[in-house]
Amino acid sequence: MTPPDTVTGASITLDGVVKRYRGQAKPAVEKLDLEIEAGHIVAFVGPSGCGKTTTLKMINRLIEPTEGRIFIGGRDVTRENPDKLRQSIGYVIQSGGLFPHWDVAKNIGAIPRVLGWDRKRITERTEYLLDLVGLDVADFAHRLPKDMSGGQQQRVGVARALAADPPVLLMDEPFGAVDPITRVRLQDSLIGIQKELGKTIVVVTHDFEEATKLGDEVLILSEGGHIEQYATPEEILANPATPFVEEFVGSGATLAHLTLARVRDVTLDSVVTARVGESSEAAVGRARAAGQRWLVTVDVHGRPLAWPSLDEVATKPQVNAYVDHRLPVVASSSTLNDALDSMLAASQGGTLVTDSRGAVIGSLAIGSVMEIIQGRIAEVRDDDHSTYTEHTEHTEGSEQTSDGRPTGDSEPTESGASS
Ligand SMILES: Nc1ncnc2c1ncn2[C@@H]1O[C@H](COP(=O)(O)OP(=O)(O)OP(=O)(O)O)[C@@H](O)[C@H]1O
Repeated sequence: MTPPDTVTGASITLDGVVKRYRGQAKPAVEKLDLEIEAGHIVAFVGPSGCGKTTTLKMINRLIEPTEGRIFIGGRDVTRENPDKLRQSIGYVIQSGGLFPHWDVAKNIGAIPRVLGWDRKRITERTEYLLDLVGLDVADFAHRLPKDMSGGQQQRVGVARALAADPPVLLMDEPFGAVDPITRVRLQDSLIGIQKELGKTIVVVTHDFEEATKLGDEVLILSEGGHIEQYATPEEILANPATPFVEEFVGSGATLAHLTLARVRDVTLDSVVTARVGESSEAAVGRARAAGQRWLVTVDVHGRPLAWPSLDEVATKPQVNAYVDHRLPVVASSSTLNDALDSMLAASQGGTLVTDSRGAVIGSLAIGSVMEIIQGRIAEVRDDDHSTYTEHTEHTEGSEQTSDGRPTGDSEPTESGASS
């Protein structure tokens, strides 16, 4: 992942952390040592019950460790007042966890109010954060959670967690309850926020693909909070540390390689944009001059609304504000898998690409994605030396060259099928 623009996060250290729940024979987490670098996103992944959530909640002491110490930015937080500590750590849960009777602005301002911020500062902060998470202030500030989609509620959940500018953000299955397309958008939005703010973010997920997409490092745990591997996604895929990791990553490994290929690694096709209200004739003229047959209508922030043909645009005197709700859009931080999903969901042969704030920066055609995917698959196959034609039955005493082929005169042994 590209490094954040600035780092405002703090390191997290777990030193011999143990959690024994009362009445349980085995500890949920036994002796965990972990170092998380400031400004990194780390994804915790592993089978159900391995201790992901327990570990996450010990960092903000929603669960008290039985033994061990936890440091944030070098401060031993196991000795701090837990309420104070939680005010300095953002926390996001699955469905946003918003207070249902409070509007968006009141939800976001919850911690700043406790901290005694004045009203003007809270309003400014709320507006900044709503914009950061991609929600229009005028439209959303006074809505109640029930009047928003799950994805919008989750965006507010992230804004609320960031309200007091905490150095650390903890997220427990944050995108588990939304549909796949919204999930991709929320993931991309989080990557964009991370790049802009440089917080230290810990995300618990069940989904290895999500972990490899989000994590600078991925922590793979097995039962008892045992670390199977803690490394970059590339390292885990190339060198699984244990049989457990190999099995966990499993048959998805080849596909997971594709999640490492990002839209930003591909040369985008250029698009011509037209603002709502602009003269259609001028916009169409501009697009024709650029050799385009379509153009992208955008709002004042440059966010795409629709992707009409020039003939369609020419039927109206002005570019109108029609919003195509099925418009295929991905961010440059999206994976090529995401881009394909977006095209397939919209039944289109291409998708628009935006920057981390949602402004359109180009388009990507299905052909370009397929080309790269085929290249990646070939690379993965090349790395995996065993092939059908090279296969020999290993029998005792059969000599092999270093590349695995039998030497000179020794014939491959017959398979047991002959009678
Ligand atoms: N309050 C509790 N009391 C007793 N045991 C608990 C409690 N909470 C969790 N456990 C146990 O601790 C272990 C770890 O649970 P934890 O919720 O941390 O796992 P997880 O990896 O987050 O699981 P999942 O992916 O299913 O959410 C499990 O065996 C669980 O049953």
